[in-house]
Amino acid sequence: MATEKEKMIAGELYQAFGEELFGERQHAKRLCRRFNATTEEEMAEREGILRELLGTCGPNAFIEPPFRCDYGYNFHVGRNFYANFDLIVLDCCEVRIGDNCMIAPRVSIFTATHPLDAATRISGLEYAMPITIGDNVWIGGHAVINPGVTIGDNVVVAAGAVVTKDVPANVVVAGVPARIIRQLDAPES
Ligand SMILES: CC(=O)SCCNC(=O)CCNC(=O)[C@H](O)C(C)(C)COP(=O)(O)OP(=O)(O)OC[C@H]1O[C@@H](n2cnc3c(N)ncnc32)[C@H](O)[C@@H]1OP(=O)(O)O
Repeated sequence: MATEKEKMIAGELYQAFGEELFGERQHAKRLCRRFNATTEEEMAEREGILRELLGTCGPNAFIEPPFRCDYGYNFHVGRNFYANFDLIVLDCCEVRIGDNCMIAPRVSIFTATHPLDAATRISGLEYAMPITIGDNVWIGGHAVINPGVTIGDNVVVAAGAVVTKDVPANVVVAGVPARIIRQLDAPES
């Protein structure tokens, strides 16, 4: 029989407060707290904690504290990743971010969700859906990326957008819910 963790990662309904998942969240919180307490003089320690916490941390990845995540091991970032202050990643399912992506302050990336049916929700069952973000994506301040969304290469997500559906490559999206407001030229390879 699948464990609650296996169900969580598979996107099935699961109970989040069993011993294994609770312990893993405690571990991630400890690492986030240590990361967020580092100073500008402790860049090597900061990088070391990030490499311990994240599933994948590409070369030249930088996250400004404070940063918070649920598990860390489901969060994968490519090379030249930059995230400004107050990034929150609820990585119950995988979050995969490509190369050369930039994230502005106070962005939220949520794979976690809860059943709409109240009886199921209060039973404690929840589920998650993976998020994939391509290469060269810029996400503006206070944007929210909802569960299950895939964002294509070179996309710009405007400040304050709530991305509820997949976004094709080479567009600017804005608003709540996010809609395409501009087409961008694909960069020359
Ligand atoms: C690591 C870091 O990133 S730190 C930097 C933090 N900075 C930010 O987060 C800023 C993010 N930037 C934005 O949101 C910008 O508005 C951009 C990049 C999406 C768009 O910039 P521009 O292309 O210059 O858009 P412009 O200002 O010409 O506006 C075009 C239209 O989109 C609308 N628009 C622009 N931004 C937004 C927004 N965030 N939400 C909704 N609509 C918007 C404008 O009102 C305008 O509408 P109109 O044509 O009806 O007048």
